[in-house]
Amino acid sequence: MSAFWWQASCRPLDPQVAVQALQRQAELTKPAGALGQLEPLAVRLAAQQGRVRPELERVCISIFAGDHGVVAEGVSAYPQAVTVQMLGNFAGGGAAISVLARQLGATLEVHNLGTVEPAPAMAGVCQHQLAPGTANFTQAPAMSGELCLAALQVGRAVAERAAVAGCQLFIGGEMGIGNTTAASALACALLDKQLSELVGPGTGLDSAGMARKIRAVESALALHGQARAPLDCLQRLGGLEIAALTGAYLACAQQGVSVLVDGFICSVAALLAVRLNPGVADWLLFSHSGAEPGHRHVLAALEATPLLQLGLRLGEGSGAALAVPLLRLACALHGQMATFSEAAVQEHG
Ligand SMILES: O=C(O)c1ccc[n+]([C@@H]2O[C@H](COP(=O)([O-])O)[C@@H](O)[C@H]2O)c1
Ligand SMILES: Cc1cc2nc[nH]c2cc1C
Repeated sequence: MSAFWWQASCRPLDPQVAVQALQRQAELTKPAGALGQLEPLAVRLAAQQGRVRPELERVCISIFAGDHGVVAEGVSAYPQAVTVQMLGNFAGGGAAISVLARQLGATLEVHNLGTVEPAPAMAGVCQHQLAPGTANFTQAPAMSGELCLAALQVGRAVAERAAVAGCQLFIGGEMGIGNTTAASALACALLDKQLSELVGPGTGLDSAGMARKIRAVESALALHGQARAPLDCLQRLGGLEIAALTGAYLACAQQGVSVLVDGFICSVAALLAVRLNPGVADWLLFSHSGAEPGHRHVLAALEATPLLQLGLRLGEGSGAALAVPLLRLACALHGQMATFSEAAVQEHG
C-alpha cells in the first residue's frame, strides 16, 4: 500500500504492442527513420494505448486558473484581474485555446482554483475557489499543506473523469497572472541551474520589471531555499493551478491516459509530477519548447524532445493544442501507410 495517492503505480506501457508497432514502422514504405520524431511518437502512443495502430479522436483540454500573491512584487506586465477576466473569455469562446479546441474537435473545461476577485458564476467555468489565490511567497509559503493537497486533488478528479469519458489525449492548460514567477522559483528549487537561466520576461516584462522579478525569486529562495522535496517546493513556491496540473498529470499516468504537455508552467508541473512518481514519465509527450528561457532547461531535466519550436509564450494549453494535428498525422502515417510488401516496393539495396 502506498502512503499517498500520487505514489500508487502508474499504468505500465504495453511492451508487446511497442515491439509490434516498432516492427510495423520498419516495414512502412520509407527509408528507416525518415519520419524522424514522428516514428517514436507513434510507437509510444501505440504502447500507451495498447493498440498497434493508435488513434487520437478524443482530445480533452482542461484549463486550471489561479491567482498569485507574488504579483504584489510587480512581477507581471499585466494586472492580476486578467486571470478572472480570461475565465469568461475561455468559456465564451474568444480565447486562443477556445479557437484551437473548436478547430480540433476537443472538449474544453475551465477550472477556477481560486482568484482574488471571486469570479462571477459563469456558464462553462467550474468554480472551486479553494482560496483567494496564493500568499506572496517572498514572505510566507504560497499555500498551506492542506490547500496544496486540495489543489492536487482537483486536478486528479478532473483527470479521472477524463479517463472515464474515454479521453485518449489529455492537455492541461493554465491561466494565472504571475505564474511564471512561481514556475521559475520552482525550477530554481528543483534544478541545479543559475537563477538567471530560469527567470524570463513572462507576459513581457521590461528591464525594471525583470529586476523586480529576479529580486522576488531571490527573496523566495532565501526564505524557502531549504525546500528540496517536490511537495514541499510546490507548497512553498507553487500556485493553485500548478498543483492542479501536477495532480492531473499524476492521475492521467495512473489511469493510462496520454498527456501532451504545454509550455513553461506546465513543464514545471510535469517535472513535479515525475519527481513525485517517476512512472509518470512514460505517459508524457512534450509539445513545444517556448520563448520563456527556463523552458528548455526544464525540458532537458525531463529528457524531453519537444515537437515544435515556435517562440510561443501564451500558455492556456495553446502550444499543446497546436501540436495535436502533428500527433494525429503521426498516427495516420503509422496506421495507413503501405508496407514494402503490400506496395511491391523493393526493401533493400
Ligand atoms: O506557457 C508558457 O510558456 C508561458 C510563458 C509566459 C507566459 N505565460 C502565460 O502568461 C501568464 C503568466 O505570465 P506572467 O508574466 O504574469 O508571469 C500565465 O497566464 C501564463 O499562461 C505562459
Ligand atoms: C491577455 C492574456 C491572456 C493569457 N492567456 C494566458 N495567459 C495570459 C495572459 C494575458 C495577459
